Amino acid sequence: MADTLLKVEDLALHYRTRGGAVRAVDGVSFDVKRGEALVILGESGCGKSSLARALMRLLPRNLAHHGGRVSLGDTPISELSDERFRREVQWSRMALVMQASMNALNPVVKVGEQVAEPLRELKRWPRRRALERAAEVFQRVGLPLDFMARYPFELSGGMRQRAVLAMALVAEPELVILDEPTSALDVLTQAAIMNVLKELKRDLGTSFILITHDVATSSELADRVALMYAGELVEACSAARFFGEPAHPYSRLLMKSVPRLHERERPRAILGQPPSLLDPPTGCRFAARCPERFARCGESPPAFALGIGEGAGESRHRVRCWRYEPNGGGGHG
Ligand SMILES: Nc1ncnc2c1ncn2[C@@H]1O[C@H](COP(=O)(O)OP(=O)(O)OP(=O)(O)O)[C@@H](O)[C@H]1O
Repeated sequence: MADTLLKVEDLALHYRTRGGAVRAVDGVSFDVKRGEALVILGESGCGKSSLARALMRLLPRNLAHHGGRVSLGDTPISELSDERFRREVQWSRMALVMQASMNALNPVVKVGEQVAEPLRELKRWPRRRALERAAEVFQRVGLPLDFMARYPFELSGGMRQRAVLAMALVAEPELVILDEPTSALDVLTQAAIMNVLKELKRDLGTSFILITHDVATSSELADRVALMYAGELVEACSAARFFGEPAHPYSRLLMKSVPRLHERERPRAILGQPPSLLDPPTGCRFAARCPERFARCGESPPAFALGIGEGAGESRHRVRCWRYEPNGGGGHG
């Protein structure tokens, strides 16, 4: 499809450890359209940061396996050599704001210089031109221009996070991946950063992948939601569908576990623990905790396409659950 910006098929990232391979990302497929915000939601340890690193090719030393096909626009980026990927894609077309990166700013370099740095490094822009562009991005993310001459320790946490965002945006990437961008901030600052992201999406048409464990944060920006569980995506659909009427039993339980104002029903915890990624079960990875499991769940389910509630055209609602097997015995059909 022409308006598809990112297409990811069968992405995998496994780590080598003494106990064996940790299958942190295990056969993940999804796409992102131009101008769209996809939220990747999942509890701690399910592989969200690993997914971001696999997309950005930020691979650790103890890599056991990195696989899958990824294209960005018309470019099959997974086929590029590491050198071409670094030169032509990483940070310039696809940028990542890493978890806690606001604490990783260089303490002895002025913030303006740091924001301008990607342009000087990647595009070889002269200093003055790069600083002019950095000033534009400062305004975009709501940083006062006189902060260009400050050092990171002279900025609050929220302002540092805006600076990190400015650094990701300065080379005008088509896609920005944000890994828990607001989880270290207080709620008012979180809301201010989410507003900046919404404005960027509206004004620049930037596509986002927002990675978070926080359902409330995710609902702010999401056009679509993909829910991750134990290294796999279990459901991907429009945000309206996910927050209103999710299909996968895990999605439904997750939504019931979120505390809400004005609701009598108390939030319910999901019993049990996710499986180890060292030796995940061969069948459905959620089965051990699933109140709806049946015999079929001993086999690994594929992602079934659901045709309901997504409007005309190709369905983009995928659910990895045997209950949705067409003509299957699971009941939801
Ligand atoms: N370099 C590594 N070597 C071995 N195991 C790793 C490595 N990095 C991550 N893991 C493991 O991979 C799994 C997924 O980790 P990851 O950080 O991607 O999850 P996450 O969903 O982002 O969690 P969180 O929200 O807590 O950061 C975890 O079990 C983690 O312990």
